[in-house]
Amino acid sequence: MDAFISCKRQRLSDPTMSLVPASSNTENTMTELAGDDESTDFKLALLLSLHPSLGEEALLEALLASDGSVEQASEALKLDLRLTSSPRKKFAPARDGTGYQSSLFTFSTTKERNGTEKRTQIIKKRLTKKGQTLYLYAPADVEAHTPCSIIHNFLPREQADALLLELLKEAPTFNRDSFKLFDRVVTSPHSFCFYVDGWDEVEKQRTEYVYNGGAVKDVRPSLPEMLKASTLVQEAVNGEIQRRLQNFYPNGKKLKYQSPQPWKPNTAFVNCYDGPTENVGYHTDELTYLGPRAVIGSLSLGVAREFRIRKIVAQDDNRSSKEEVANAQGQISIRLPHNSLLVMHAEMQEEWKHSIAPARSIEPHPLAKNKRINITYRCYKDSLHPKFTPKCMCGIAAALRCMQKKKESRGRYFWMCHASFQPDIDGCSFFKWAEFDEDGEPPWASRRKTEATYENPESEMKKLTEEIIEEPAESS
Ligand SMILES: O=C(O)CCC(=O)C(=O)O
Ligand SMILES: [Fe+2]
Repeated sequence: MDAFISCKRQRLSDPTMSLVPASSNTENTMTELAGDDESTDFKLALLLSLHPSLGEEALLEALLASDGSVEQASEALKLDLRLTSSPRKKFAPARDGTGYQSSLFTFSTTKERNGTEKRTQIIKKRLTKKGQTLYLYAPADVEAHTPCSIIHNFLPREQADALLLELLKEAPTFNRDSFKLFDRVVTSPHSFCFYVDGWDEVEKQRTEYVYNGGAVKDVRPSLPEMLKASTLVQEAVNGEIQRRLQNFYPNGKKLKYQSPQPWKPNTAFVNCYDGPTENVGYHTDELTYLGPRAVIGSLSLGVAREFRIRKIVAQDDNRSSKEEVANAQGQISIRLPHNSLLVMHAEMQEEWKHSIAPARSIEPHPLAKNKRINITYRCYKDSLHPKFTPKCMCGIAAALRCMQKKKESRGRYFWMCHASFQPDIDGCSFFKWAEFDEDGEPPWASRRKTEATYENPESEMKKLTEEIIEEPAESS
């Protein structure tokens, strides 16, 4: 056990790590060491060393019921031992009615040559199953099993509270979306508002952009705390993209169509879920202005809720059995506590659907009461401005979609009319395959670059030379 704790972990460079003192302080030292972003197995190992008489299952359940806090889990276990003679008593699910993470791994204890014991994570025990939800909390598990990564306690506490208060003030003026679904006009079961960075952009959004075949009436300039947070979100998301590239993508290479440019948010959808029943159903996010393989940074504030995701499996997927296909579509739930940043990576929108599930009950937040506020920071591409994209027969800039279900066309992008989503318009049958280069740019983006160079090659050359000269020399 000690061998496991003292094994080298990069972030735990504190010298106390290799010599966990056997004093009355041991527990505090150890629970402090278990930061929120430590993996479940590491936290489990700490708990096991604090409660050696308890079984792994009981420890894991306590940890998950305590939202990943080793300290709380340890307290709960002590209390539980006092109350019951059975140390394996099951912990109840979280009080707010959301589930908690089930065991993903089993462990083996092997002896090293020098006689010390080494605890290794060996088997990935549970994958998704039809009709069952796999609950995840620990960041290490989220990134290993989903196309997302999560950072808990993302903003400094005061900054998170200030941002929450800023948006709680605005939330009563948010709107509900109305759209047509199978000839019925439906209203979204939560409210939201769209923010862009600056008044110029507000004006452009109101007059030039098209959503579901119409204009968005309520567009607002991003608020001061939103902009402040946006800088931190940008930095963190770029860091997460790089980590994902290195740790999860084959040969550390970006996906086809994924942008190689740094991610820079310039718009934000802010959602408000007032009470446990408000939700958003399974969907993929609109790619029209984000382009293929979009990355989204999603900041959660206030009441903790469940973010559910489900893989989209091709209709004619040739897995060996129907059951296997159904299992692959099984749902995963990621708990989103106050002040957590979820990054939806480049594989998310094309291959997975996501939702915020209605909750059976919620734990009120001291500032937000029953509300959850969510900000999804997004990066709109200049090259996908509606003045460049194809227009449908109704004369409206078309929407970009990705084929998801049919195996032969899966992953191909196309432009289509989206006017029919408007309550009073029927729309047309416009359809056109969309083309993008390796970096997700449409053909007109490179044409525009060459034309500009061609129009005034000398001035373009001059600009380029100036840029190169202005680059500071690398210090050695
Ligand atoms: O509230 C959330 O976490 C998700 C919101 C969402 O999916 C969206 O704005 O598209
Ligand atoms: Fe979404």
